[in-house]
Amino acid sequence: MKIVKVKDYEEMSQYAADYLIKKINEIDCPVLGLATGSTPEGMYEKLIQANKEGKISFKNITTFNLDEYVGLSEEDPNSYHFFMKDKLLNHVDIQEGNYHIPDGNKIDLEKECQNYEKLIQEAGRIDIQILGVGVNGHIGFNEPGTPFTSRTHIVELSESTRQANSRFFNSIDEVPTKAITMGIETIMESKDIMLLVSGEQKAETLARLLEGEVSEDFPVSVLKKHNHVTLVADEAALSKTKI
Ligand SMILES: N[C@@H]1[C@@H](O)[C@H](O)[C@@H](COP(=O)(O)O)O[C@@H]1O
Repeated sequence: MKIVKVKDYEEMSQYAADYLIKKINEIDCPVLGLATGSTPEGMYEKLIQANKEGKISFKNITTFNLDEYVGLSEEDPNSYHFFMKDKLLNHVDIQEGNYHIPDGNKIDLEKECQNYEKLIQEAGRIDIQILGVGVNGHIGFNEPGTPFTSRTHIVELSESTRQANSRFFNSIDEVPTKAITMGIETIMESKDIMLLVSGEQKAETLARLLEGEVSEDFPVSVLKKHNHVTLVADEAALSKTKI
C-alpha cells in the first residue's frame, strides 16, 4: 500500500483529483468506481472544476457506484442516487447511461444485485476505485464479518453505521436498515484503488489498518492484499499511527 500523507482535507481532495485526472487521461475508455460519503465530496468539486476548465472529459467515462440504501427514492436527498447527481454527475459531461448506481427500490433486490454485478463484469474491469472507510472499517457497505469472497449483495446495516450516517437524516429511525453494496471481491478486482481518509474521527480506524491484522472483522484490511492501493490520508487521520 502506497501511503501519501497530506496536510488536511483540502490537500487530500486536491491530490485525489489530480491523481484521477492523470490516470483518466492515460486510459481510453476509463471505468471508475465511485464512493459517496463526506470524504470524496471535495474531490468531486475539484473534478467538476477541472471538467469546466477542459482538463478532463467524462464523455468516455463509465462509472459504477459502490452502494445504495434500500428503500429510499432516487429523489430523496439521502439516497446515493441523489448524492451522486448533486455532487458530480449533474455538473459534468458524462453521458446518460454511462453511470451506474444499484437500485435499492427494485422489488427483487437479489436480482438487482446479480444484474449490477453482471454490468460490472461486462464492463470488463474497474480501472480506478475510489474508497472511503467507515469508522468500523466498512468499505462500500461491507460491514465487519462480510466474507472477502462476497460479490454485490444486500446487507443489514450495523447499528454503528446507522448511527454514523444518521447525521444526514432527521433521526436514526429514518436511516434505512438495509443497503445494496458491491462485494469485497468485486472491489478487490479493481485494477487500482485509492482510499481516502480524513479527520481525527478516523484515526483509530487508520491505525488499526496500518498496524493490525488482515481480518474479515475489519473489511478495509483486505486492501493489504491488493497490489495497487494508494492511501491518501491527512495528518489528523494519521495522528494515531507512527507514520
Ligand atoms: N457507504 C458509505 C461508505 O462508502 C463511506 O466510505 C462511509 C464513510 O463515510 P464518510 O466519508 O462520510 O466518513 O460511509 C458510508 O457508509
